[in-house]
Amino acid sequence: MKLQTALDLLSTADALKLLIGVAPYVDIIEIGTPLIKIDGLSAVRNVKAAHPDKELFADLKTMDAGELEAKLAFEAGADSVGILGVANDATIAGAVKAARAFGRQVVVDLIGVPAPHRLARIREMAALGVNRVEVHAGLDEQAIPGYNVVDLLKTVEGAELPLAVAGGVNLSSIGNVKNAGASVAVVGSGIYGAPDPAAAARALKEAIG
Ligand SMILES: O=C([C@H](O)CO)[C@H](O)[C@H](O)COP(=O)(O)O
Repeated sequence: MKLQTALDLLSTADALKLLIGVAPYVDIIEIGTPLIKIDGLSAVRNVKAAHPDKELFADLKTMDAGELEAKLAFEAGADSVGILGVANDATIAGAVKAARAFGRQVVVDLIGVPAPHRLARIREMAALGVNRVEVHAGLDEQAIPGYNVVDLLKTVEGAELPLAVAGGVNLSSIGNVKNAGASVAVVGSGIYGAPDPAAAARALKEAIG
């Protein structure tokens, strides 16, 4: 299982600073949606230039214009882009078309897809040529009392595509994510919000072996 650090930070400078200690322990660097909204695709360009050996995921959360948005991110250096699973199939197909043209990947984020519909939506994503799906409880959903990663994982048991898991994953829940057979554990606040982000990343990497 790969470890992905989600950089939901407010400047590229902060992201580059954090990565000095964190990058050695992670497989995938995610440029978070807030950072893309603040700094645009220059965040993708600058982080890729500093870490060319790492897979770079641009969390675009694209809802429309899939081919165009994916193409722009690939031109900036992204290896994979995040497209919303609630978008129209045509948007997802457009992103897949761009990914094939560049030899890159599309990750479909299932945020907002109701739990009972997730497995069927994953099957549709497989048919459209998507590379990976991400089951995702966003920051607002995580704040609802009673939320936990184990319940989130149950909603995608038997998924037919490689799975990324995001939603407050931390040292106490990353074992559940691995045992569920996930391909990627996405960790945002569990790394950037830790008192020592590099130590947190190292502990997470050691926990998954
Ligand atoms: O995608 C994310 C969220 O929607 C804000 O952009 C986060 O990167 C993702 O949830 C991972 O962060 P944590 O939940 O804090 O681990």
